[in-house]
Amino acid sequence: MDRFSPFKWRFHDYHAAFDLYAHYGSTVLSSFVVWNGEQYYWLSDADAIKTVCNSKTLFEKDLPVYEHFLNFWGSNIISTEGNEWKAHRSVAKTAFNEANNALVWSETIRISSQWMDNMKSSDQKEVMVDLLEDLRLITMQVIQAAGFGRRPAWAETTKESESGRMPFEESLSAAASNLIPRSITPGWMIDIAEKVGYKKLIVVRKSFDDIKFHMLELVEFARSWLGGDQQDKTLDAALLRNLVEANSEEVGSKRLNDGQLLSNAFVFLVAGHETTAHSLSFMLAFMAIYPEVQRKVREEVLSLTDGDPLAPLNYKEHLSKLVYTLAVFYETSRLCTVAPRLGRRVLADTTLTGRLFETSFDNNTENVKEFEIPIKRGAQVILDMTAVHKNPIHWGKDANEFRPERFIDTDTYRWPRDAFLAFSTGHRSCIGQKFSTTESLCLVANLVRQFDILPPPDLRDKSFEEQKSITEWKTWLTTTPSNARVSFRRRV
Ligand code: HEM
Repeated sequence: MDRFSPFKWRFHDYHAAFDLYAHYGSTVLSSFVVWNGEQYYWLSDADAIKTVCNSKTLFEKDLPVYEHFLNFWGSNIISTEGNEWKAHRSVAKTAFNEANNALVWSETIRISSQWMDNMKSSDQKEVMVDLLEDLRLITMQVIQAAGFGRRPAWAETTKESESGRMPFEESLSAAASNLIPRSITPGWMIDIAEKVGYKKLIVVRKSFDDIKFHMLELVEFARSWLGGDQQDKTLDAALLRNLVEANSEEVGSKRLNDGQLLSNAFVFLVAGHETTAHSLSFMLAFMAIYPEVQRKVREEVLSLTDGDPLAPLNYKEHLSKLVYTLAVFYETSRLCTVAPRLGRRVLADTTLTGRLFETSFDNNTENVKEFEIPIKRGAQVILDMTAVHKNPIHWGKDANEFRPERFIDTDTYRWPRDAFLAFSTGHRSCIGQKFSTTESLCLVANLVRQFDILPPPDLRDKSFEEQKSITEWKTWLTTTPSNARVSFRRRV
């Protein structure tokens, strides 16, 4: 068995990253499940992953898994394939345009400024922050505002709802973290939980009921806007407009039924905030423990406004100039890959090209040779993004190090685009990549010019290895920071 399972006793150990591929000297490994003979191919090779992601006829998503976890109200862009997926994607696609990116930018400035004003109102010069908690709230507000036209002020988010419903953010957050319990718990069990007052299960149903209620309110607002004269107010959040239009017989010839409309709204709300919150938490944690990197980001940002930390930052003029900041975002996403592995089912017998190699004592790869591996219909292919991001054939012998400069081209070096797979690649790649990149760079730029980011006080005099604990993660549906704590110290 040892020879067949790339993960041996560490099956599902995401932290193993590239280690097991290095151990067996191959970028493609295979394993099988003893009790049903199901065959798995594990890919840490950028070219093999590209082949899989660019083929619509040979590989597809393992749909039953997605349907099980995501189709509470109907099918959606994430849980479908083929023509049905195309229909969902074509509804959403035009919403992700330049005008929307500009809106993401302005909303991120608005929300992050409120967040910082709140921190500045404290008597303390330094504030301890649980990054994951705060960034979840911020990114949730940005997707609500730029995707769905809902713009509460920062202070309003924590208000108790008078109707007994959880507030929007709380119900969304609870529903997102209860996706697995919701899909594996039968309704009758929750009925019993309600009778005996077992809160943990009650909240599972309540969070989904309440987020549905809030989404229906948004949909009603968009419907009345579409049905009105639309003269005096603009529904500039194009995603909600597109979804509602596609659900309307007059405007969209009913391309989405009511369940599909809700289901898409839900997956966009979830996919549109969690992933970005995690990436940003990692990025700020890395900047806290690499002060030199933080200094360079701050210099880049301040150079945009002649050193004025409070001058307006704007999308058109400034985003493309944040070259080093973008490199830090990419380097963070490479080392802490939020979508760590993706699965694909093989639809017909085919072959993939992998590489055999040897690893020298200083992590150099030598004697690299391509080889063809036959892949059987019905097998599963695992796109191991965490491993490809640490593959020294693509990233060099310092692949495990945090070095943002690797994402900056020079006269003699072009960074390996195909091996950066944080947002996947091909037709199923992330529709929100630009949304999330704009949001992340904007937030970091606005923050770093007004605050220093430091390790929390209890770690400040500790070794670098101990400080690094703030970048640790665990894997749930996505790679989730488990200890992202920093301090912010006011600069202005
Ligand atoms: C750092 C932030 C993000 C990361 C790392 C990320 C990563 C990914 C990845 C790897 C996929 C491919 C999933 C698969 O093939 O199963 C994906 C798909 C998707 N992402 Fe993102 N994402 C991010 C932000 C966003 C945002 C902000 C939105 C929406 C506003 C979004 C919406 C989606 C949707 C709808 C899909 C499915 C696309 C399709 O299948 O056609 N993502 N994302």
